Amino acid sequence: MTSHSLPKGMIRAASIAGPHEGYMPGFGNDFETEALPGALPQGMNSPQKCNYGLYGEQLSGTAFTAPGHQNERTWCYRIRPSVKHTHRFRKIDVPLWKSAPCIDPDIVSLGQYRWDPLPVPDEPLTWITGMRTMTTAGDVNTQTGMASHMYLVNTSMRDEYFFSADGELLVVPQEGRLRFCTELGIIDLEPKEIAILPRGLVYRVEVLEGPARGFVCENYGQKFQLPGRGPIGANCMANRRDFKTPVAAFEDREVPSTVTVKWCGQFHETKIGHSPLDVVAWHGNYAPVKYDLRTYCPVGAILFDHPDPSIFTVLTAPSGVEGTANIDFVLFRERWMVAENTFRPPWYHKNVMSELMGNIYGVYDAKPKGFVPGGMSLHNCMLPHGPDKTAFEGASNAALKPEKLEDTMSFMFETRFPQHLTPFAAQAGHLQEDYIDCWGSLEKKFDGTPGVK
Ligand SMILES: O=C(O)Cc1cc(O)ccc1O
Ligand SMILES: [Fe+2]
Repeated sequence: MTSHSLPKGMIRAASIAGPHEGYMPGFGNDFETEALPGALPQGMNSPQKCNYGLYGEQLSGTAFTAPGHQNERTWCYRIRPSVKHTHRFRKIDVPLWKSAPCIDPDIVSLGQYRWDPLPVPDEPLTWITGMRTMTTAGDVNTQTGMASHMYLVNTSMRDEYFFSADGELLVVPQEGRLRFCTELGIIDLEPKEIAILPRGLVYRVEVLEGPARGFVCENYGQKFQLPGRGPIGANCMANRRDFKTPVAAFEDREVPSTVTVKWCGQFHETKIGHSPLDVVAWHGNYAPVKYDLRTYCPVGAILFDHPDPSIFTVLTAPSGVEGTANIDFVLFRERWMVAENTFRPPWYHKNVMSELMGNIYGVYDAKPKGFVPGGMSLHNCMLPHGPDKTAFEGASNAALKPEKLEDTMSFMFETRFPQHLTPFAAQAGHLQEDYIDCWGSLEKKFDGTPGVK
C-alpha cells in the first residue's frame, strides 16, 4: 500500500508491490480495481443494490455505438452519483485559457515563432488559473483540432475540482512535480513523464514540488492512441506495458467544494457539499494514464539519410483522414546518430502539418542556441524551417563518426490544422522577436562550378 503518500483521507486500492506500486500496466486495457474489498460487482454492471451502498455510474469516452475495438467506457461505483451538485452552473472567467477558434484579425500567425520559457509569477496560480494558451487550431465545438498551453502552477487546488468536456489533456511537465487526484485514482507526475487526463474525468491538482511548469496539448478530437508501427513490427517505440493507470482511490469528505467545468470553450462552476473523488471501485478501459518518456525506444536510420520524424511518434490522435493526424505527439530523445555521408539534423522543409515544439531539457540538434528548456517554437502550415546557421555549418562539416545525442528531450505537437497564436502568445514579452534571424546568415555557396562547397 502507498497510503503514506496519499492526500489526507484518501484510501487507495492494494496493488502489486514494486516500483510501479499504485499503478496498473497497459494502454487501453480493460482494468478493474477496488479500494474496498468486494466493492466491484462481478459478472454484471448494474446490480439492484451495489455493495457498501454505492451508486453505479457509467463514464463514456466514446459513443455508445463506437465499434468494439474503439469503444471506451468505465463503470464507477461511487458514494454519490455525480449528478448530485447543489447549485446550477454559473459562468466564470478564465481569461488566459482559450479555445479554438480564437482568431484575432490583428495577429499574424503566419510565421516562424519561438518563445523563451515563461517565468512562474509570484501570485498564486492553480492548474486552472495558471493555464496559458499559446495556440489554438480547429474548432472546439466540432471536436476537431487542439490547443497548446503552458501551465505555471505554484498553488494546490483545495476543495476545488475540475473537468473538461472539451477534450483530453496531454500533460508534459518541464519543471516541478504535480499530483493529479482523479476520480479513478492518483497520478504523480514529473519531468520526463507524460499523462493523459480523459475528457470528462474530475480531478484536483496538487503541487508536490513547486513551482511547476509544463506543456499541455488539449485534444478536442478523437482520443490519443498508439501509432500503427507498420513495418517496424510489434516492438520498440512506445510499448503498451509502460503506460500506467492508477488503482482506485477515494475520499469520503463532506466539505463545501467547487467544481469548475470547461465546456465548449467556456468555464462554469458549481458548488457541491463533498469531494467528488468518491469512486470506491471501477472497471473499464476509459481511464487516466501516465507514461515515462525514458521508456520510449527510438528507431532510426542505421546507414544513411534522415527519416521523417513520424518514427518518433509516441501517440497519435486520428482526424478521420487516414494517416493525417488531428495530433501526433512526437518525441526527440537521446539517441545515436550513425548515418554515413549524411546531413544528420532535420532537413530544411515545408510541412502541410503545423508543428508546435517544446524543449523539456537539453539541446535540440537543429537549434543549438535559442530553443531552450521550457521554451516553445511554432512552424505553421507550409512555412519553411530547418536547422539554424550554426547547426547547418556544424553538421555539414562534422566528421561522421557515431555520435550520441545525450541529455536531450524535446517534443512536437503536430496537427493537420493551422495553429493560431493567442493574444497572450503574440504579445508576451518572452516571444523572441529575432527568431527568424537564425537563418538570415545562411550563405549562398553556389557559384556555378561543380564540386562540394
Ligand atoms: O522541424 C523540426 O525541427 C521537427 C522535425 C524534426 C525532424 O527530424 C524532421 C522533420 C521535422 O519537422
Ligand atoms: Fe519541422
